[in-house]
Amino acid sequence: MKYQPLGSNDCALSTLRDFVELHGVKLNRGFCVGRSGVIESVRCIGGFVKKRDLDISQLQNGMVELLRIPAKTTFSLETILQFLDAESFHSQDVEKLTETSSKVKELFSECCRIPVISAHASETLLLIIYFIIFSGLERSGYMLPSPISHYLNGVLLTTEIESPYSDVFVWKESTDVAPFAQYGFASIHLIFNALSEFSAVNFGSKHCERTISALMASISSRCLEIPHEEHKGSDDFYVNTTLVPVLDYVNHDNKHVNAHFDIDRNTSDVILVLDMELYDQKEEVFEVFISYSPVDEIVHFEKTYGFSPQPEENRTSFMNLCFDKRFSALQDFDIFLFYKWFSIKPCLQFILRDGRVYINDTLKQFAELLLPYVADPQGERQSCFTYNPNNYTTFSQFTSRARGTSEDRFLEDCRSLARESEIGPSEIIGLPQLAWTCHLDAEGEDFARLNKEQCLKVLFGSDELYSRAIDTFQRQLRLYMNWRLDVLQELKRQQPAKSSANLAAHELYVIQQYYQQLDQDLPVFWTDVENYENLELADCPLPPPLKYSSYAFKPSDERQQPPVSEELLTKYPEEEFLQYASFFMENT
Ligand SMILES: C[S@@+](CC[C@H](N)C(=O)[O-])C[C@H]1O[C@@H](n2cnc3c(N)ncnc32)[C@H](O)[C@@H]1O
Repeated sequence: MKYQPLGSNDCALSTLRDFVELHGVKLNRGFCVGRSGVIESVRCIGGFVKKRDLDISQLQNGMVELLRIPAKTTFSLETILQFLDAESFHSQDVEKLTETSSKVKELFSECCRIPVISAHASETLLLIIYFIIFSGLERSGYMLPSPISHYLNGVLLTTEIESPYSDVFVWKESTDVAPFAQYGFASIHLIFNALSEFSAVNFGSKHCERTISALMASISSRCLEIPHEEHKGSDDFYVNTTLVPVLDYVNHDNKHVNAHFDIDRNTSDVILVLDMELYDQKEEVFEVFISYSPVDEIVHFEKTYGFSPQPEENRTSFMNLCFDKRFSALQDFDIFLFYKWFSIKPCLQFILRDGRVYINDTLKQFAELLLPYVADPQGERQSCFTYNPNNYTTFSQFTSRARGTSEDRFLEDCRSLARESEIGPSEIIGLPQLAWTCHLDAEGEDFARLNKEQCLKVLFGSDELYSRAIDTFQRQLRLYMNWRLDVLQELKRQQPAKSSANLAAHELYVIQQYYQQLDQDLPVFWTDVENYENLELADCPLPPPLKYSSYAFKPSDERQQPPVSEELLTKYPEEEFLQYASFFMENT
């Protein structure tokens, strides 16, 4: 990538100087920062190497050290606590910093008690909260430890990226939140609103929403997982989510990776090393690239970093296409309620390769997605599963059996537990699967409330049910995709925020390409690609279940649904009770 020097008054240069001169960061004399050409639409800084200046005197195993950042100059939950410890204030006004420190601690615990925040707590979110508090307090006249102030003002508040976090403050419910809730946008919006309200109360309206959004965006995009030894000399490592000044100017490119970061086990410094075998030998000045993630999954990249790697020939990328739960015409029951009870992520993984898209049918989660499409062996309904809206009665019966007391005692508690779990915002229910009966034979004599693993084993033990379920699934998928195409086309006209438009464009591409392949009779499943076993396919995980999916299951009126006796729900009450007995002893 072409190197362009930064303007002499660019704050990145003075910030870099501060970190070298004041905070112990060491640079190889061949390393510099400049404007990167990886993206044109925003000011994008990158790390570069000038070959003629590179100091290779310490070359080790083909690696040259480019950067060394002392652990005390990085920002993780661990080091921030050290910054807040009065004994670490050597060169600054101890009294003022002690005052800051106690205010930070007070506000931090107050913010963590906000229910939306505690429900979504992660290391990254906690770092965001710290820096929002630092920024609010500095504006209100408090003094900050100088590395924190330099990093906040010189890096975090000047970063330009185009992720959902950077435009959350202009989001509209109908164009940005609802159409992308399944990708976690509803959670981002809730968190943003909670943090904005917290800031307004504590720092006044001047601490505006743009600052909250900017800090959410830059911190989410700059966090690295830094390894640490479990104990001195150990081969076991744990990782801390950490902001590492200067190293975080380095951009991502899996194809042109020429460097990686690590920890110096003797000093705990974070180091960036250049692999001398991997850099472009011809260029006098070249960009340093690391890998933010070994697999290029579009939604993860767009959400976290505001870009996604360009597809290239012979390179595979992925798109985890999550289903919009506003689509309800899938089956003769609520399919998302089914997935919720069975802890199945409503997400279809596409593989993108050489201009084509394929459903990744090698994943176990793909088979899980097919379960509700297994046909009823009696041929009476579409699915072999039936739902019991009064499932709480089973919960109270099992509880009373487990605890040896009367069933009535638990009926109300079990009713609200089951009901709240069903209508709650989380994408999984987390209770024993006792709401759905799986019908197993054509005579109607074998039926049971199996969990996900049992269903996979029993239903997909032979290929027949599996391939029939795929056919039904594909038909329903077409309905979904037609509906979603309309949503996405309509969205274009309504001008959503930039990051929403970007994600919509990716999804449109995948759906349209899928249709084109169907029309041209080309394979749409990965296992139908010729020679697919010999093509390398990285493991790309599906996203975790959402804590807030904004999906609203509407329970039917109970009075119209008289409780069904247990004999009609399962042939195996004893086995099912024993399977979950310990749960009912402790949880209901
Ligand atoms: C850790 S920062 C890297 C430094 C950043 N470019 C800056 O200006 O400070 C990560 C951000 O850099 C940008 N970036 C990194 N690699 C990129 C790439 N290959 N293409 C486009 N943007 C990239 C994205 O905005 C991303 O969120």
